[in-house]
Amino acid sequence: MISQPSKANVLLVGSGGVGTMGAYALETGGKAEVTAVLRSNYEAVSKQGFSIDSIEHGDGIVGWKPTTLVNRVPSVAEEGLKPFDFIVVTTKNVADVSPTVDEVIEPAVTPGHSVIVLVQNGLNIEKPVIAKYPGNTVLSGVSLIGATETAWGKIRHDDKDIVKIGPYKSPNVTEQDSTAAAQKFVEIYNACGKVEAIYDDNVPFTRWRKLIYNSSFNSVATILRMDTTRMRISEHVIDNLIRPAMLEIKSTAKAAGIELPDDIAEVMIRVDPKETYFKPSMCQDIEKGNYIEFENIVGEPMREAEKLGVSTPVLKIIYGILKGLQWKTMEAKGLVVPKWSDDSVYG
Ligand SMILES: NC(=O)C1=CN([C@@H]2O[C@H](COP(=O)(O)OP(=O)(O)OC[C@H]3O[C@@H](n4cnc5c(N)ncnc54)[C@H](OP(=O)(O)O)[C@@H]3O)[C@@H](O)[C@H]2O)C=CC1
Ligand SMILES: CC(C)(CO)C(=O)C(=O)O
Repeated sequence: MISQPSKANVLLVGSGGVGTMGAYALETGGKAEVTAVLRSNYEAVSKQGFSIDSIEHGDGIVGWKPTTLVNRVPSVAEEGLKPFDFIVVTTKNVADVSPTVDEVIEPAVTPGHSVIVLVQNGLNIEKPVIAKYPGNTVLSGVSLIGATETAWGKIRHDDKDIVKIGPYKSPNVTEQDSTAAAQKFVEIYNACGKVEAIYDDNVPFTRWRKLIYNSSFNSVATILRMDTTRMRISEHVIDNLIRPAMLEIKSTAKAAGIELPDDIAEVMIRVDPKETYFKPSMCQDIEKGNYIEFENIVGEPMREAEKLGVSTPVLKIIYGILKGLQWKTMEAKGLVVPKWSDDSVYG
């Protein structure tokens, strides 16, 4: 008998739009076995599995489950589990609210073994993970998918699953090892033959390019509760907010050594199909009462700009408003209390 090569042991943390479609691609490709960590959708999915309508895998998939479903991040040491080869993080990355990504995954990380794959929006999301797990390979993933969980366990996947995966420099991991890990992950993700995982040898370029869209459209949509079609029809939202924010990101990227194409802002302004009336993910989050990923999407590029001496007046105002909105969500969730303290500056 010919022995089958063993499947990669994958832990996926956060099974919403991006995560569920990632788990589906990995499992159906047959080169990975996925343990998915679910939270609010755990009960619904345990009972009925996921229902998926997908432009790539087909409509009407019902009752689908990955190999293992759990409702909290497992502790490899305490539960005597086989180490996870890959820990794929597809939660929203909310850097200003604990537990943060590096804290969430802690029980599952086997030092020096588990490759941590962050498939999330934003800049510098890799840094706190590398600081906490300096001996583990960290891969940076930028997803271009359109995938939404419309009700617990129901996924609408309506834009192609294209994900760029590349190594992120880490002091105690050789370039050779992190390149090999990224190539391996791309291989197991592509094995289903329906999606496009791309090995990314220029992660900073990919992240800054994506920020052109996310820092501007996601943020302004969140503040105005407005889709990108309406912004374009209004014209003034593009002229006064979106384009200036995009150009500030472009200048900051340039100062950081990343040359984006001259027409990048004009291309990104028009990138959504005209009739989609699309609300980017951060806007969807605030409308659901969820925390927003503004620190990595606006805060980090703004801080990079400050370090590099680039002026970003529009991003600063956007950041201030988003931080105020996050404070209101924190209050609604009981994380901050509107009470004076002895050291309040403005009392
Ligand atoms: N959706 C898209 O089309 C795109 C998304 N992205 C990016 O991809 C990332 C994932 O986005 P998306 O899939 O839309 O997000 P979703 O909000 O759809 O899913 C995130 C999932 O993570 C879960 N989660 C959060 N924290 C934990 C935790 N501590 N333990 C277990 N589960 C947890 C959430 O559970 P709960 O419901 O309980 O909060 C939710 O199920 C984000 O960074 C986003 O910006 C990038 C491109 C496109
Ligand atoms: C625009 C999109 C869907 C790009 O994939 C995105 O990144 C978001 O909504 O946050």
